[in-house]
Amino acid sequence: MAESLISVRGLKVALPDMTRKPLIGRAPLAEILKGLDFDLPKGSVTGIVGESGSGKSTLGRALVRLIEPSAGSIRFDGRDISHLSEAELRPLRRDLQMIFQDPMSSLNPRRTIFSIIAAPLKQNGLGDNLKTRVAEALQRVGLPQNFAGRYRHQLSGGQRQRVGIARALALSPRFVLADEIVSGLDVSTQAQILTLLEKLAAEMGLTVAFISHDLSVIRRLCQQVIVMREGRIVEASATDALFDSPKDAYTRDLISAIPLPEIDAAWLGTLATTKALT
Ligand SMILES: Nc1ncnc2c1ncn2[C@@H]1O[C@H](COP(=O)(O)OP(=O)(O)OP(=O)(O)O)[C@@H](O)[C@H]1O
Repeated sequence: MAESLISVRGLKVALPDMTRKPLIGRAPLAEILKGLDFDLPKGSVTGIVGESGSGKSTLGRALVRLIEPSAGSIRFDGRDISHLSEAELRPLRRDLQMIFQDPMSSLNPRRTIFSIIAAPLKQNGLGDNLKTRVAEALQRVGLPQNFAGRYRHQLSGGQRQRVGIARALALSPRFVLADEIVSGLDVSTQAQILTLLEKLAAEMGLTVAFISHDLSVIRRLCQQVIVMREGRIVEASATDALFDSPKDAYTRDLISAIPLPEIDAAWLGTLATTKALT
């Protein structure tokens, strides 16, 4: 087993429960994550799956330290990052990147693609040779160089998600959180984006946490899977083992709900024409 890049022990997250906020004073805390233990091996892609509201996004946000755990620890390459301040986190931000669900809302409509990809480079002290760096980032995700001058609305959904990936990977991070990154796309575009992510993860040695409610996607992309329900892990194992012999009844239900033929066909089609633009 490879060494862990991220090690999570007893992780709990409690957030203010806005549904129970009194007229005066603070909302009581709601415990969203209820004590999680797992490891993300270096260079692995781990799927995080579970029904809506099971805590997947909250877990993802804790992993990239957008929220602070209320208990337990998150170690990144051996260092406990659970309670680092914003200033202490700043040098680590480059290594902890996110690809968002909806590039339509995460890409600024008034900025060119060049400026969108260049922004995190500048913020992280990589402002020299910007033209070359942005050109490399576009090439990495299979977008033509003249896309640098375009705006969000001039791109298709798949192209926008390629920009989201280019922006996250421009910093050569060590960890990437991908939260439902293909859920708004048609099935063949999904397959193209996932094939691209799989290729880049392997080439760049990325450690990826891939959140999805769709087990068919997870099966193709991930080496291990974490199944969540109501803020807890119900099952975590290697992908093949999970699909061949799921231990938990909840996992069996998720697996039996997979619409396999459609995505299989799209996936095979993509493997034959990997370079096609979306
Ligand atoms: N700030 C908050 N205050 C109170 N409850 C919250 C807060 N944020 C999330 N929750 C609740 O925590 C639970 C987990 O939410 P989360 O978004 O992590 O789940 P998810 O598995 O990612 O769901 P989905 O698949 O729908 O995105 C949900 O019941 C949600 O309503």
